Amino acid sequence: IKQAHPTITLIGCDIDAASLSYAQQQNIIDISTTDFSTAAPQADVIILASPVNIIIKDLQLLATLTLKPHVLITDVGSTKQTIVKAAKPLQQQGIAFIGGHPMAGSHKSGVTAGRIDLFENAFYFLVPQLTSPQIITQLQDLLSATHVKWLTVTPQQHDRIVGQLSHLPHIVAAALVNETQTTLQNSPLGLRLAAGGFKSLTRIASSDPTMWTTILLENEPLISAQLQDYMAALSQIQTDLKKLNKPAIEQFFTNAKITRDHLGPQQLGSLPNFFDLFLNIPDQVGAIADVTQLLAKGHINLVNIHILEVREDIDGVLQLTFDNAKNQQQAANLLRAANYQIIRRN
Ligand SMILES: NC(=O)C1=CN([C@@H]2O[C@H](COP(=O)(O)OP(=O)(O)OC[C@H]3O[C@@H](n4cnc5c(N)ncnc54)[C@H](O)[C@@H]3O)[C@@H](O)[C@H]2O)C=CC1
Ligand SMILES: O=C(O)C(=O)Cc1ccc(O)cc1
Repeated sequence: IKQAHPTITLIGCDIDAASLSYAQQQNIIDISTTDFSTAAPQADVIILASPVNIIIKDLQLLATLTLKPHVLITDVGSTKQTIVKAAKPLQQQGIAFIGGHPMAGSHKSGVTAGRIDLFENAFYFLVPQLTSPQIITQLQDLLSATHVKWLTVTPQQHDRIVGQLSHLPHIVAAALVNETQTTLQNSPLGLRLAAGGFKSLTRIASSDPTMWTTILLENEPLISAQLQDYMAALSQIQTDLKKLNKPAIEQFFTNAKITRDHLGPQQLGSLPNFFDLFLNIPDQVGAIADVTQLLAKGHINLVNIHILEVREDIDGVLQLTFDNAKNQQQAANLLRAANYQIIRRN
């Protein structure tokens, strides 16, 4: 917002003081407050970006306050039917509300996980029930620097599509991690042996549990139905496997491959939002310091560093995370030139 509209004053409201002070230090917001009821009446635009159950509570609270008559209220919640319903009393008072949902983000949460290019190329659903075209344009102009692709849908369409493409996958990922943990709990290395497939399939199992609990509860009927269909699909492959039905099993994988192969980067929405390098490091004192010094000398900003494996007498694996692809590439060049072995990049 600040990039496209530098003169706008942004009031950040949160219950978490640390998030507010970080946002203010980073110049993301101009004023911080924990008092929503006092801040809201001063606003020309209100963007609700808390967990979905809190968005609903705040919409109910907003309906009891005296707001600016031309205020525009919007939200970024991951579900839409119950949120749009909660906004009805405000709309009946003549207040403009547009439901919104950017299909971007990651398994990370908190203000520190935000990035200026987080929304680039992502789809941004708008659910503009009972809203005039001018108000929709006002919101799109406010968020123009995000470079999203706008998509207008009904709340029902939204919850069905997002249920299948986002909510159900979060259940699948978490169930697979939990079930694998139980199955392998007595194996010496257990989950630490997981290869790329398991890791990429389960990345979203690291998402915020509170946020995902509230999302599931707000979209329960649709997700329950989709979960039922998914379990039927699992059951079918189990039946085919038990019968050693080779053609059916092969068809199962072939269908999935054809569909997945047709999803190129253009069709898959937003840009990747984390840029990792994994490299082997020798088990020697100072090896990690050597890597960080190399990057510092190259003026390459490192977002995170994680030691994945260090066992005596063998190489360890270091995960380096950068906030953009250019830094990742420059780091890879530097490290290779210094004879480090890059084993994988995300
Ligand atoms: N994480 C993601 O990738 C995406 C999340 N969303 C939706 O955006 C919303 C926010 O999600 P994130 O930014 O990921 O979560 P987050 O945890 O990073 O941010 C939520 C913020 O709300 C604050 N908060 C919690 N309860 C509050 C309350 N009662 N009053 C005021 N502030 C409160 C928290 O302190 C936190 O700073 C959720 O509704 C989520 O469903 C939408 C698209 C993507
Ligand atoms: O990390 C991922 O791949 C996500 O799926 C991020 C995400 C989380 C919640 C949403 O409502 C939309 C996108």
